[in-house]
Amino acid sequence: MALILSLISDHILTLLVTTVTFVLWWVSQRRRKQPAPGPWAWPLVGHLFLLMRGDKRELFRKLRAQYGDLVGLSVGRQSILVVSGSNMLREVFVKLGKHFDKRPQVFTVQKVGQGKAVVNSSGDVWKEHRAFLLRFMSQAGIGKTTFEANVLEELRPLIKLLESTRGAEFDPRYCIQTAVSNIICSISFGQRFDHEDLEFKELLNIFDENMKVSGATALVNYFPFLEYLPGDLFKCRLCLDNVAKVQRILDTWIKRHVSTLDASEPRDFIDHYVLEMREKVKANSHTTMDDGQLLKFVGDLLVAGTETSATTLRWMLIFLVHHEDVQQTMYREIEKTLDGRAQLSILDKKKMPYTEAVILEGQRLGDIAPFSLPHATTEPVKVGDYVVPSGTLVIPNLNSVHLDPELWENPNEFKPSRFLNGAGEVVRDTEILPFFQGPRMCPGRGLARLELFLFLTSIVQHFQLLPSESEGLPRLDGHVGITYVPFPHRIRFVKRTLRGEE
Ligand code: HEM
Repeated sequence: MALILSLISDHILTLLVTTVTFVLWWVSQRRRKQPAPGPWAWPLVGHLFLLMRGDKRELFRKLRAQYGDLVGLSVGRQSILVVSGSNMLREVFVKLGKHFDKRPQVFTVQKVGQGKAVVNSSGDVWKEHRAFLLRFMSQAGIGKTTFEANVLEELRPLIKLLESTRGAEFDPRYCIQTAVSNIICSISFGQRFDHEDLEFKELLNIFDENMKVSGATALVNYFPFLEYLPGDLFKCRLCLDNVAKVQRILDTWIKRHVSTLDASEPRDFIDHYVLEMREKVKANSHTTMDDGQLLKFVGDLLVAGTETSATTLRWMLIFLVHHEDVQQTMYREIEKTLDGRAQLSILDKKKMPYTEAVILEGQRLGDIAPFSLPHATTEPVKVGDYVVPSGTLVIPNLNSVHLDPELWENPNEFKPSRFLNGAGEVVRDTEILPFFQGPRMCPGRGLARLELFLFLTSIVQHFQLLPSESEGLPRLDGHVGITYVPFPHRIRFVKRTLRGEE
């Protein structure tokens, strides 16, 4: 007996550590509900180290090759499902779409996005706000020919500004962002801002900063306690302070705008929202619309409608700088279609298959939302042989479609001709998913297509895009956050001699 007691006391520490580790491991295994096959997970932290390592596009590519189109992961108590490949993405987000149309209850959605309006909401709030947005956009003709004049109004100052660079190397990031966000501002509250407006510049810088720190704050989605650690290591305070700053600016603008509202003549998005909300409240009908939702809604439109279109355009310009031959072919098609006119219209697009192929290829290779936005389940859902548990965070791996070597020969090459058949007609345009698909498909895609066509064709019509003399060709890789963004770069916009000026 004495011998046994002495043995136990000698190894008490080892025993204690082993027992605690085992209990923690067992508890974490019990809590972790892995929704599909995946790699081995560490106790407690699960696949945290795997997800923190390097480029997730590469990681998901490897995991797909090993485990298939559904890969199950976990971090802490959060189960994660990565969905890859065209067929599986369609199965999950279109056929089973209504089971996968929620947003997860995590820091970036609930605290940064406040779970409000349309981008970060779920259930009744999302349904009512998404329906309102679609109705408003359709009634206002946004994305259609009638809206073209609003886009052209932003194009003119942009072209002027590019002309003023006189072919010197120039980073077009800020002026493109200003032009596309001005379109959203005119939709939201009928106002546009000068490219030098300081308050507007501040707003765009804040959006940029929050996009940049999104990688760090994403960890808090899995370990909520990290938000409360001292030192703001995970940039949660910075992110939330930025949201508060944006809301203070927008709140002033919205209040000023509503004070001039004339119910008989609604001017824009805000006016329509306020009138519908007042009507519903007056009629005592159930509604989730209120001032707080409106504030977030306007912010949602600004972020969702600026960063995406601007980043896509920036990638397209980079690809064109790398491919002088593509620029030339596109320019010839533009000149032929213009046939002496000064400005193209969206109606010309169907006569311009090469330009359309350039845009499609730019969207495919630019792949600006490689993982779309996170989705979630709120009940167990059967997908093929697996049951995806309730509360799973679901990642649509759009990169698996856009850069799939099985679908696209040499997928990393910029080759617009892959979207054209032997007769020069556009093909395979439905095989890319830049705007996602299913119930959460981007509601701004009509506007985005209008912007991409008019901005890109106007820039190529007026300028030859050349690399910077000091830095050479812009880099073809970028930074992966919520969106995939080019590294800072400079381009020379050398004015073409237009007909009549020769
Ligand atoms: C090239 C430009 C654009 C691209 C590539 C793009 C792409 C996307 C993607 C991938 C989603 C996420 C779908 C999901 O998984 O939930 C999305 C959502 C959204 N987009 Fe766009 N978008 C673009 C332009 C715009 C514009 C101009 C607007 C402005 C009206 C807009 C408004 C929205 C909104 C409000 C959502 C949230 C929809 C919801 O949650 O129901 N987008 N977009």
